[in-house]
Amino acid sequence: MLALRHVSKSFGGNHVIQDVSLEFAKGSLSAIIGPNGAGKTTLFNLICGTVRPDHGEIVLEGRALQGLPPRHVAARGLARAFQVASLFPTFTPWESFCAAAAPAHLGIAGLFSGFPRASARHRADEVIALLGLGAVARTPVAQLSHGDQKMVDIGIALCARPQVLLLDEPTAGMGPEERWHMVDTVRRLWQSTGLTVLFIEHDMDIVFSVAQDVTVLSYGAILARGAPAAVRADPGVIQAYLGSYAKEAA
Ligand SMILES: Nc1ncnc2c1ncn2[C@@H]1O[C@H](COP(=O)(O)OP(=O)(O)OP(=O)(O)O)[C@@H](O)[C@H]1O
Repeated sequence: MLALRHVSKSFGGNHVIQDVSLEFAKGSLSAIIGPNGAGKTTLFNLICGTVRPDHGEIVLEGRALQGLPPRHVAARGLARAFQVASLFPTFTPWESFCAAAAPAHLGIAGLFSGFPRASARHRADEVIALLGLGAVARTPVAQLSHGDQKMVDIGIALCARPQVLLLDEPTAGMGPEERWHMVDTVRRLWQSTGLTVLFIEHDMDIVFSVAQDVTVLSYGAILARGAPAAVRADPGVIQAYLGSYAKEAA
């Protein structure tokens, strides 16, 4: 289980996360939603260790994460894909995954000595299969579609065999077809691996058709948390965020 307990973070006088407590069961698929600036990405930054909380605890499987540098948080089993993928454009997906799966303890020297190692090649093949990237596995990343590039970013996150995967707007900037392909891939990945998946998403059709539970952040605090149907019917959520979406869906 991943738990946040009374976590707060301010940037100057901007109280971006305010006394947030949340639990995500092992193997769950959860959406984080809320208006722009609500603190969703900051919440991910806090979990991953790129931002340190001012107060509170972040615990994965009983062990505290807060205060650890990001690479130690990653070593505990947390991985993240970004809103904007940052990839090596000349690497193919397979080469990207081989680099990401190279044994971390060998450092940069390990990356270049006998690269890629058999274990990294094996993991790269597994990740290609998990994400259905076989057809583009040997194509340089720069030549891939936006959707496939986002998929490669997720693949890089998967290479370390995480327990928890954080996806920051996995469908951002995609057309409808790419969007639902991404959703189906994430759902299949979740079902086949037992990963705990948290995703930030602005497309409410996706949120309410995929997530097992939904957390609504507003001004850095939890406005609602629960099953999709209950959250969608919550008057406070409708007023603060869903607005016309809830009326259209009713
Ligand atoms: N490193 C930082 N320094 C100062 N302010 C920051 C920093 N990171 C985030 N903020 C501020 O925190 C607030 C929340 O930002 P955050 O990116 O977490 O929101 P969000 O809910 O992810 O928004 P969006 O949906 O637009 O991506 C914003 O007011 C933002 O300007």
